Amino acid sequence: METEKHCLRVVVKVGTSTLTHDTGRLNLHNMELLARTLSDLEGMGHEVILVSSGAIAVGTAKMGLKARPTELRMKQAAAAVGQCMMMHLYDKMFGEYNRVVAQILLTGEDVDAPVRAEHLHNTFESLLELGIIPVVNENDSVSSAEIETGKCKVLGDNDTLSAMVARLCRADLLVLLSDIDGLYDADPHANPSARLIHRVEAVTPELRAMAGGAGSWRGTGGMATKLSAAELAMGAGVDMVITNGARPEDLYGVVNGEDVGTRFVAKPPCSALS
Ligand SMILES: Nc1ncnc2c1ncn2[C@@H]1O[C@H](COP(=O)(O)OP(=O)(O)O)[C@@H](O)[C@H]1O
Ligand SMILES: N[C@@H](CCC(=O)OP(=O)(O)O)C(=O)O
Repeated sequence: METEKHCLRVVVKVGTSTLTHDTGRLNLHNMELLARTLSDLEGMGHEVILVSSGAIAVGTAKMGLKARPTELRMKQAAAAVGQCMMMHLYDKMFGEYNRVVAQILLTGEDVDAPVRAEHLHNTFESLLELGIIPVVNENDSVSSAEIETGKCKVLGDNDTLSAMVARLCRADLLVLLSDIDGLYDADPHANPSARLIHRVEAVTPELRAMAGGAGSWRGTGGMATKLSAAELAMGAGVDMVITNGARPEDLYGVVNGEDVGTRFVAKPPCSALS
């Protein structure tokens, strides 16, 4: 008899808008709550992988630049500075709960190249086996992935990267923590009467038309990149949930399958359809 699976392998992605204030400085409250909740989920037996943005915004502030750089090479420099600070803080905050973290920086090409993907997979497996929490970000300083969002060019987006990581690690669940409660039928910042969509079975053109760009100067990609991530995750058999990063404790409900945020339901494997 098959027993019910309670412990999940969960990839949690947190965006810059959750990790920083509008001033560009770190949101220590959100970061600490996140470290505490993820440490607790790991203590409950779940395997946790954190995909964290924030390096460029934090590096910009640390370098004393007045505004987020627009030039690619300066963004890459800011990412190099900010990533150090992010890992220093994560090491400290998770350390408070006796948890060990590990840094993994990668690009889309690393996940796509079979040999590098195998090495990455083995590294993730070894870390998780030891109860270590991998903290992933795009390797912005070497990445050539640039996407167009709105008027300006930005580096690759971590929404898609987190779905690639979830697929690579054969995760059960991907959670995107954003500055909003989930996917609405229109951008609530532009349309206050927009309604939250609780469950999505397929990413359709109609749904794509509802998804706009980033909600703040700190965000990247908005709901458009989150829907691309959802398509990738669902196709790989991974459920994806978008929920609000200001309430990391909602993750307890999310792993229990409760109705929190927007859940994108994974496609059943082909063999289950026949
Ligand atoms: N249909 C929609 N539903 C919800 N949010 C939307 C929608 N369309 C656009 N958005 C915008 O997406 C933003 C979240 O994405 P983003 O700014 O990239 O932040 P992050 O990557 O940090 O989560 C929201 O603040 C909102 O303004
Ligand atoms: N890799 C970049 C973030 C890219 C990204 O997708 O940002 P976000 O939309 O805040 O998740 C960084 O660390 O600043």
